Amino acid sequence: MDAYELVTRNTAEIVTEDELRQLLNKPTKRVYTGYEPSGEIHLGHLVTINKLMDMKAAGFDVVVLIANLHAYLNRKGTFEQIKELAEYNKACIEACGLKGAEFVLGTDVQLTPKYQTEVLTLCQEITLNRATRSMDEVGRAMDNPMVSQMVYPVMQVVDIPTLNVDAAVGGIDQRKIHMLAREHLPSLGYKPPVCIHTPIVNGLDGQKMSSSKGNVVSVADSPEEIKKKMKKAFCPPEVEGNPILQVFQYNIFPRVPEVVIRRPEKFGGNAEYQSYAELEAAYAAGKIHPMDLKAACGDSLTELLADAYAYVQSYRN
Ligand SMILES: Nc1ncnc2c1ncn2[C@@H]1O[C@H](COP(=O)(O)OP(=O)(O)OP(=O)(O)O)[C@@H](O)[C@H]1O
Ligand SMILES: N[C@@H](Cc1ccc(O)cc1)C(=O)O
Repeated sequence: MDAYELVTRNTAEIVTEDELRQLLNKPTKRVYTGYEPSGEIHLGHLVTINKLMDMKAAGFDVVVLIANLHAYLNRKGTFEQIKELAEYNKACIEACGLKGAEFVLGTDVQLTPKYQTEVLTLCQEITLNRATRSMDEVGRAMDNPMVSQMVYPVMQVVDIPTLNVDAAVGGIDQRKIHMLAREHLPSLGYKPPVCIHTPIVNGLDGQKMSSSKGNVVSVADSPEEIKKKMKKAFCPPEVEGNPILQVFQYNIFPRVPEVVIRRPEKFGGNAEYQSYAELEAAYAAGKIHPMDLKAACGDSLTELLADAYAYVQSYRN
């Protein structure tokens, strides 16, 4: 697979494809994703982590921002609670397989006079209306937003030149903040970033996977818990809106060369699939039973998350 294919596979949107092609021709290039320190790293986050791994393989230097100040501004906890989670999440992200990335803690770079002056300059350019709308899918309790949640997207914009990155990866829920960045960074004398947006995946109940909804598979789940969750998971006979197939597409296949569906001989014996497209076609044609698909999904996830799970266990003991 060439670099362009690696970067663009399994994405929802690239802004813009031309700019990405130009960037790929540069000898050095940097990309980042920011994560608010939160309870557990889950399969939703893993979609973006997988994309960062793709980008590393495509020749990018990868930066991960542990956005502790953003989590605070977004009312996710006290400074103390967030501080503890920041270290833990960093180690979990690394243990998910993202090796050789540079990790930056938000407060280490966001409290300088230069950064703060740039934030204030943009505050004077961006309307409250735009700032609020950019937080639609990112902000917590946005029915009654705080001023801190208006500063949040402006800071996310200034993070881009501060980290000196050429590209930003995020779920498609980050789109409106990224569009603000593209529009306003030139007025501070910076180039707009190339934005790579990944799809939002559903939890095992078919709704957006989110810690707050309790519908996640996370790095803290034991193999037994994963098995249990798989048994209960929503897995309709069709492809559309099927969370198990999404896990295969965005979490498993980007990382493994083959998936085996294990079945006794009387139910057709084992079947091997080398690509998501083949697996999806077989499932759509009724050649794989939902129970067998779910069991294979659980086995693959257990293997994929083994290192991260081991880290979580060592952290807790
Ligand atoms: N369900 C999901 N599917 C795909 N990407 C996701 C999902 N949830 C979060 N992400 C992505 O992970 C990155 C970090 O997001 P963030 O730290 O805000 O997670 P979150 O939405 O707070 O998750 P949670 O509330 O479950 O902890 C963002 O780029 C976001 O788009
Ligand atoms: N907005 C991201 C977190 C983030 C914060 C700062 C950034 O520069 C980038 C990303 C989220 O929803 O979690």
